[in-house]
Amino acid sequence: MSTRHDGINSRIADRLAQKVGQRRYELWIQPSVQLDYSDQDHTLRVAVPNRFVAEKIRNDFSDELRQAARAEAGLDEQGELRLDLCVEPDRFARQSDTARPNPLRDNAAAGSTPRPQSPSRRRDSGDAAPATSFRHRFEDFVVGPCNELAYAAALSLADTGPEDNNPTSTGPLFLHSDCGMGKTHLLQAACRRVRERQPQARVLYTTGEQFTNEYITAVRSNTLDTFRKKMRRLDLLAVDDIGFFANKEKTQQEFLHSFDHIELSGSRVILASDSHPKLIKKFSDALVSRCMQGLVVQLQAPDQATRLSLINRLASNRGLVLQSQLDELVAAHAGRSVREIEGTLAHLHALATLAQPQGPTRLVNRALAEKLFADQRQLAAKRPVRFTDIQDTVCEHLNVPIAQVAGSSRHRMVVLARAITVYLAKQMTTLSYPEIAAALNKPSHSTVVTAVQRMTRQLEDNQPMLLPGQPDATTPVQLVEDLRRRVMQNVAA
Ligand SMILES: Nc1ncnc2c1ncn2[C@@H]1O[C@H](COP(=O)(O)OP(=O)(O)OP(=O)(O)O)[C@@H](O)[C@H]1O
Repeated sequence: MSTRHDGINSRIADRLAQKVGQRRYELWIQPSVQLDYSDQDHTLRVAVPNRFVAEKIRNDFSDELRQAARAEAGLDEQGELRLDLCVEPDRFARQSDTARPNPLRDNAAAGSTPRPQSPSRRRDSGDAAPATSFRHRFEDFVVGPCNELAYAAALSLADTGPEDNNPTSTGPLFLHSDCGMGKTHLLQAACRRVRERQPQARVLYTTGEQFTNEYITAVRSNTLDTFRKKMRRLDLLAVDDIGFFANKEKTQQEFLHSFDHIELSGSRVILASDSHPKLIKKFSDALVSRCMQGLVVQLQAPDQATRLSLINRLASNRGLVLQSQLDELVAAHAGRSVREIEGTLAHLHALATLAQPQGPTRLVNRALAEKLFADQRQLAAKRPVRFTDIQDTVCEHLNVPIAQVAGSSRHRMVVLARAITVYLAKQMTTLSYPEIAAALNKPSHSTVVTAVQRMTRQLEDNQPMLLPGQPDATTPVQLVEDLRRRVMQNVAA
């Protein structure tokens, strides 16, 4: 660039800052746009680091850029002026780390001025928890035609930075499916993988509900700055159950800003919901369009071959040995989603533990499985079990007031009663997680999923426990099976 051009370029930039306002200028233009005006052919070349910024500049700033360039070049309204937007990541990558302040990063980490870096390059200290704090791993994910695209996209997002030129390296990854098909698993596996590759990477897994609650708390307690710093200085943001934002205009706006900051700084966003972004009720057009700028992938219910692989893998993870060809019987009876398959195996595990309390592995023979499925059929033939049948039985037996189970008490016995109620509701009724959540007055089903997971782990550990007012210790498996029997007796009565 000649000196004369540097002069006109910075004058165009100054004029643009006046037109769009200093804040927007510092957010969108100063860190990510380089201008180069040529008076030979009256072209303003606008270099940007990625497609996302290009889109943003084209949609929101092209008129202002034209007006500013016209004014500085002395062209009148009719004078032809071409705007040439070019994506030139190298030009931005080549700048030295300290050469140019980046207002996004300055905001996030007061006092330091690092340029955007991919997780693999970032070395600054963060509040990194160990990779193992994310429960799920790619290695445990059973891949079949129903989920292979989602798996490949999440893995690719976790394994490559934005500088790599592949379709998942720009824009967010949006996974959607019915409940229990593996979205959370893939989100957490991506977080874990990024953290394994780069232990200091700033990775956040959250849910739509948690984001909303934290945002509301931040507004009320006047700590919005801290909340924004936390959300915006991430290398990877994973938000599960983003449909929770439906109808929440302010939260959507706040999220959109975080989203823009994160992506503009070259970091990644992965989202999950039970619906396609266009079908989430009352999602703002801006949010839908941002979701659609990346890759939107649906996970389907597993086909028969994948179901069999899942059953064998999940059984072996639990130390269950299935008698020959029992996987097919389980596949025929377990529900449609992977979570329901897990639920059936958890039930078989509990029954096998009762039958053979000792040893690291447990044999599940055909008789045991047939007994379980026959009981389920018998139960279905009677009047269907209602949520209240379970809730009443559990509360009465554990001596917990019913109103507290639907409340937010963290008392040990209430938490136990709530966990057993939702666990049995999932096994003994046809209610979905969202329906169980509604029965408990919960706004989102993620708390119900967590309660079931907690109960499942407790059943697997099966540590003896002492209940108030009872002289002898019992085990979670004995307690749950006893309650299951009581519910069945009450329904039959
Ligand atoms: N392909 C898979 N291989 C192994 N385990 C799986 C697979 N898909 C799902 N699971 C397991 O099934 C359970 C439910 O999956 P997950 O919670 O990821 O579903 P989800 O789609 O997020 O459901 P929701 O919409 O209710 O949040 C988890 O324990 C998960 O590890």
